[in-house]
Amino acid sequence: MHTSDDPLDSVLRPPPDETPSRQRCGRRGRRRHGGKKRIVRLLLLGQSESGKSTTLRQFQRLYTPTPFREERILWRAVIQLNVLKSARTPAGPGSAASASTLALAAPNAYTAHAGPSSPSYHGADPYDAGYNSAGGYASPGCADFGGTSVPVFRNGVGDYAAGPSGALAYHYQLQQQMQHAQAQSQSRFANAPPPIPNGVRSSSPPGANGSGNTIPLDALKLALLPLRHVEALLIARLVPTAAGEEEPAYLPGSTLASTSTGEPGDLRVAGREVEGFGCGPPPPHALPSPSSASPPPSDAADAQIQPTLHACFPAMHALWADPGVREVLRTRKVRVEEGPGLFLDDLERVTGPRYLPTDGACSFACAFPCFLFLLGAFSPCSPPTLARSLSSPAPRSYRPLLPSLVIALSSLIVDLMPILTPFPTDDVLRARLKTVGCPSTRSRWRSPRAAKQAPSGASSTLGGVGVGAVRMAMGAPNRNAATLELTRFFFLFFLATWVPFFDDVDAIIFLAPIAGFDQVLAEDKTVNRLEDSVLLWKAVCSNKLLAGVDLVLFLNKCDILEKKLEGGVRLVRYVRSYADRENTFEAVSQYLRSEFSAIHREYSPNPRKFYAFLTSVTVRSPPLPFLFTWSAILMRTRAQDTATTGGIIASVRDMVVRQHLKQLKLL
Ligand SMILES: Nc1nc2c(ncn2[C@@H]2O[C@H](COP(=O)(O)OP(=O)(O)OP(=O)(O)O)[C@@H](O)[C@H]2O)c(=O)[nH]1
Repeated sequence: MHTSDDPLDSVLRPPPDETPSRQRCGRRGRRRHGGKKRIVRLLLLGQSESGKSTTLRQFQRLYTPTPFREERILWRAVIQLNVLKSARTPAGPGSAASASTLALAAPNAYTAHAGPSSPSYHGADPYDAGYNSAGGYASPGCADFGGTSVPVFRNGVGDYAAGPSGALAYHYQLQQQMQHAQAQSQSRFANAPPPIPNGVRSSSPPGANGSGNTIPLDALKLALLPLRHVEALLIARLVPTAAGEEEPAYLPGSTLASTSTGEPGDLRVAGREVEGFGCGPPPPHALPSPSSASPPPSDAADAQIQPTLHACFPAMHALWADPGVREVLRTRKVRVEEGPGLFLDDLERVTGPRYLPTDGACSFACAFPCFLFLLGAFSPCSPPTLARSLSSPAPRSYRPLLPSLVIALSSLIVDLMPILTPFPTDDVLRARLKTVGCPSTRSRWRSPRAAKQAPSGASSTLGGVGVGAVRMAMGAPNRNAATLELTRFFFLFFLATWVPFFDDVDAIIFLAPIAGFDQVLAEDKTVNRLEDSVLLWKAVCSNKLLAGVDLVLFLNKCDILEKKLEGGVRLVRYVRSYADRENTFEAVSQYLRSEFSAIHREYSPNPRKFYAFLTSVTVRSPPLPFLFTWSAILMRTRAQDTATTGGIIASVRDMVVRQHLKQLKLL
């Protein structure tokens, strides 16, 4: 009998009814196929909201584009709930001061915990650090690479807890109110503000909202009421019943996303075999179930959700665009735009009646300059012709030059396009779907290039690249540790729960969201996000079971980091060892990269392959014709290698496959 209370030991212990031979067979079956290892596995690790799922979706977008595209529609509900969650972002700690953009607009009957009883939402912030929906902002001077500092974070917890519980009960009442509310809301947009019932003066500067210096908060409150009902419907469909869950974590019907797997097989979870993972709906015991309130059939729910969101768009937009609301958010240091799943800037599109999440395919705005580019490249009046014509001694006629001038002009337009037109965004990559529970995704991708490299004798699956990504919920609700020590214990415990997957893994992609240097974990407000990543990274590097696994480090969310630094947030306030270095993106990212690399060198038991990239996994690479334009090059140089997510992922994949083929002496 085992008496050790070492969490690693207890987790690694086989189930009581497993004989050694059965265990060996099971593992061999998983690892080998026809005498060869059949799949190359990557494991994605990182703290909650580090970007694991998004990286996985990038893999899916790149290597299984068809199913990825087909499943776009399933993400609509997730994005709708993301919109509502952003709209309810708490705007300040403390019950008296707490407010949110939506809670602001909800009447007191529905805001027992959420909003101020007074519609006047100006108030002095008693804290010098605000917090956001993702988990909050840390007090300065708390994250240190030395690991000796004991962070003391000011508690940024608000009492924002307005659940949807009452919303369904009010459903019919709300529907009745909606028409009236919409009428009031519309009147605001017709530049004819109704008299404000409670006489509240707007916080907006005079004339800022285009309707004088008043903002009809009560009208907005009423107009936004139906969103409560929509939220309840979405939560019933997407949010697991587990206590404390608020975020969408369930994508019904997906074969790619977090709730299903692409490969039959078995997974060992904390010493138990979870069998039957395969295509189609996942087994009930392996998935979080949506809320117990039996959800209406999706068609019926859809018929209510999108039209209601569409109807509420003017009010939501008014609130989000209101300078007064922005001012409150700014003074309370709430940076909603840095939170996960933000679609408030795309409200009009996302709440459109026929909204379908984008997958980043070329839109017309992109296709037109691409067309011009190709025309320019293949036209007989191309720049060389232009040059020849200009250098010719023959008397010049400007007529033959005209087409060349047109081409030159269009080249210029193409060149400026990366700056003028934002590349089509990928809603699915930006959506926030929380990972809940244990490993939830295994997918397989095949690389034609790697298949070509495999010698003829090798099986086709050997040549193909398989990426088995196992995402773990390192975060809530399991990390409600009261102290840092306890958090560290949980941290080790969770690392231990990963260990059973490690023996099968060829490389680990570790994601460290470096933009979180001034934030705290959502699940434990005493832990700085950057410090948590550093701790986790140290544990991964030093783990003896992982000594032979290559490590790929993604220093992620560089786009947010860059904006944050440009906005004046200073790293040195949170990482004292940064001292008096420059507070620029280049300096900060290089510093963090070198610190993480140093940890790897110091803590790795054996030398092994290690690669570090600065990434923004939600950022798409520019479409091909733009790749070599000056402005695109300029943008890429500024953002270092962050704009080339696709390229990074492709090289990680190739690197791992090559390594794998080398090990098998096939290369
Ligand atoms: N701006 C920006 N957002 C990102 C980036 N990477 C991830 N995100 C967003 O951050 C949110 C969280 O990302 P996920 O991929 O769900 O994180 P995760 O590590 O899987 O989180 P858990 O499910 O909690 O384990 C999503 O809304 C992403 O769109 C990035 O590089 N830049």
